[in-house]
Amino acid sequence: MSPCSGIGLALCERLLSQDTEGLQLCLACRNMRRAQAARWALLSSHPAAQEALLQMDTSSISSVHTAAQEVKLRYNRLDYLYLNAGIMPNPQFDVKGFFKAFFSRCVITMFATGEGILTQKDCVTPDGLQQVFETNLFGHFILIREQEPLLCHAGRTSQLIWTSSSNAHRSAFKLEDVQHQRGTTPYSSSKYASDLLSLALNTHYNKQISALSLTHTHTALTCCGLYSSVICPGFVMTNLTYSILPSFPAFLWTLLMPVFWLIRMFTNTFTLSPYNGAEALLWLFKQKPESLDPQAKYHSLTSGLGNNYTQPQKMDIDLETSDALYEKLLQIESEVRKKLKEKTKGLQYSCSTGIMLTHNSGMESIYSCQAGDQ
Ligand SMILES: NC(=O)C1=CN([C@@H]2O[C@H](COP(=O)(O)OP(=O)(O)OC[C@H]3O[C@@H](n4cnc5c(N)ncnc54)[C@H](OP(=O)(O)O)[C@@H]3O)[C@@H](O)[C@H]2O)C=CC1
Ligand SMILES: CC(C)=CCC[C@@H](C)[C@H]1CC[C@H]2C3=C(CC[C@]12C)[C@@]1(C)CCC(=O)C[C@@H]1CC3
Repeated sequence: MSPCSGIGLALCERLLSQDTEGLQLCLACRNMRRAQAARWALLSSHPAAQEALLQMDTSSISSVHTAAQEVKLRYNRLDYLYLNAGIMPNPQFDVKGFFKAFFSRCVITMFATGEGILTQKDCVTPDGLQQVFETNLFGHFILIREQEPLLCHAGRTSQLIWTSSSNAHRSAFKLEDVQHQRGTTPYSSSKYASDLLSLALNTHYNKQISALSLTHTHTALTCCGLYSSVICPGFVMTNLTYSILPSFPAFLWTLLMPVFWLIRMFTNTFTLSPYNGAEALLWLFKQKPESLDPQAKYHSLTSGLGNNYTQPQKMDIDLETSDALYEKLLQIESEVRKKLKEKTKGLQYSCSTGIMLTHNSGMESIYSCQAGDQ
């Protein structure tokens, strides 16, 4: 289990293996030591690859802000922004629930979505936000907002691609509690929120939906060729999934592989390897964004014989809720920015008294842009 070995790293490897002339990758990671290791691993198999590193922690607004400023200095346009960072902290696995579902008609759904057998314990970040919400959704939202000038260009398109999940459920999400302060399934809530937000971003940033929903008054102001899509990688063996059964040593997961291959005969969502899980991410890279369905989730799937393919499935989302969430995120953004400004004022004072601050320090969001952009 090497660090930075998840779906994000597999996507980089697969992108570099394509004949994509002039591709420039920028890997935004929270831990620069792990980022450097990932960079070396990619360079060893693709020595001519153009890869840059960037420090960014999506659970810290100031880190996202600093990273966004750096990107603006380095590039003048971004063609693809992969929003991949995600956490499931302190997962609790309901063994009783697992066996109950195992001997019921819901067994396939349980293996495909993890529905009903997983809860998490969330905490609050120094920004005063719920950690899962900020890491999996809000940090990315701030990044998109700050990168608008690089993403919105007349006459050409850019793509936002969210790594969502089959674990995203409407029942876990409440508009009155978008951060999921009161529930026990913040991961599911954050992933459902990313599905909603993707739809809202399409409403606000391109003509695809705004043409359908004429009620959006300010759409025309921000309209540009920015398209957002959502993928589900399936069930993949990564650091995130290993942490679900912490008492389970890694070799036991390996011993379970024949069982998982057997389960794959019944549910093609058991993609299992990060390479397979990255299938839909790579597929989207090759599509014309205008041809994509903003209400669909694109699933990486692997057949019983091990063949990979991508399939769209309609999401359980609606325009009204997605727009309401977008407005709430804008509101939280303005509150957080206000707090941050006040903090910065305090910081200037602290610095003059000699206090030094350090940043807390993976592969998560990948920006990719074509040659000749710098
Ligand atoms: N594995 C699965 O079965 C599924 C995964 N997903 C989603 O796929 C995405 C990738 O996960 P996966 O590859 O499985 O798991 P990993 O844990 O391997 O990858 C998650 C990546 O996100 C990074 N990350 C976590 N928190 C932050 C942060 N605050 N700031 C910046 N980066 C951060 C991690 O960095 P670091 O290396 O430093 O820990 C890591 O590189 C996630 O969004 C996950 O929710 C969705 C469905 C199923
Ligand atoms: C035989 C045996 C021990 C099976 C393991 C069962 C569970 C640990 C997995 C079955 C379906 C998995 C799953 C996820 C986590 C692990 C399982 C519950 C996710 C919830 C991981 C994160 C996601 O985003 C979606 C995954 C869906 C399937």
